[in-house]
Amino acid sequence: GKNVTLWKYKSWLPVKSRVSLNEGGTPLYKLKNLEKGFGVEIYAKNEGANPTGSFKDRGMTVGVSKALELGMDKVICASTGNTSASLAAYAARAGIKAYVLVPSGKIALGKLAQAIIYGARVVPVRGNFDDALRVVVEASAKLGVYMLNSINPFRLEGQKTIALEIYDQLGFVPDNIVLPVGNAGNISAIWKGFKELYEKGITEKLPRMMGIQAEGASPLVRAWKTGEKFKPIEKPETVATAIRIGNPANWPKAWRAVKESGGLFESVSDEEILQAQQLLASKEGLFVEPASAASLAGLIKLLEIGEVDRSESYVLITTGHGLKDPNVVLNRFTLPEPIEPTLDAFKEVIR
Ligand SMILES: Cc1ncc(COP(=O)(O)O)c(/C=C/C(=O)C(=O)O)c1O
Repeated sequence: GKNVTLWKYKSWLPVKSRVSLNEGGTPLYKLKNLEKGFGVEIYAKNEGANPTGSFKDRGMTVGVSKALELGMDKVICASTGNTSASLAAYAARAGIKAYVLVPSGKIALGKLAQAIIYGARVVPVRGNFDDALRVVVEASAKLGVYMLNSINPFRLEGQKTIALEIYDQLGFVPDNIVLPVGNAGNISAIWKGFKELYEKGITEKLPRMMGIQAEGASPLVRAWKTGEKFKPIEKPETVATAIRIGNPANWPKAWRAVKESGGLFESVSDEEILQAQQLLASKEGLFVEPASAASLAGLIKLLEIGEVDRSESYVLITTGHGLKDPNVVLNRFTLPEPIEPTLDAFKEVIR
């Protein structure tokens, strides 16, 4: 039948659909093979199945629709990659100009190719995401360009539909949502979605929000574990470049989501992320980019250290498609030498 898009929830959204690429309606998989291995109920909400390959499309369809409603003809964002790819696509569809500022040399090639070919003005910045975001905030204030980072509440309104879909697809509220945290918009948005379901009396339960960061870019985890005041990380570093963020703009909202939900923040190493990426692909046929695999890496760690209950249900938010960052895989695996095109040569190599 008609394919489900995010606009199925138009009554939950603060703007009319003005530009859409049929975002949302992404698959929710039960990870039966991994469940057998870990002895726990695990699902994956696969946001890599969105039009530009990440959950950002949910925020951009609403945000760019709002830009059009406001009569804006220029939009801007800073991005580690996926936000820029998504903004570029929706601006193209809307016929308006997109400016995207990205950390020079630290953006996955799939995302860079998208931002370029969708026709955005791609501006590499000598610095990291946090530096780029500072410029964007000033530019939008001084140059009248509409800013569409996740500080813009319309982005989070779109992204909260992830919660609405998970409830519709499962038929119940899962015990836990496990997701990667970078600028901390998505964890805040998904929590908002579940709270709205609860406040409308549609559900009687709220999930715990479990935010996972890469060890080298984990300011929220540090504050959570030390009990000290939140402090940005000066030089965030991780192979998961999507979440290579040291000063998450939405950290207060994310903090509240985790506190209110009785959830937690946890960090994982790059190696644990890359192993989880391989596990999701080789055990479940799900190829996700490194930042997205942090959700599974986080769950594995929490189960190992006995932080979480095996009798509960866990929904991983796999936020971006693996094709965004193929170099991560090609750098880790070596191919055999090419063979002569003969059966003998083939039999030799598989012996
Ligand atoms: C695949 C993927 N997984 C997780 C995150 C973290 O979500 P937030 O915690 O809401 O930031 C991002 C974020 C990307 C950007 O911030 C950007 O594109 O500028 C991502 O691309």
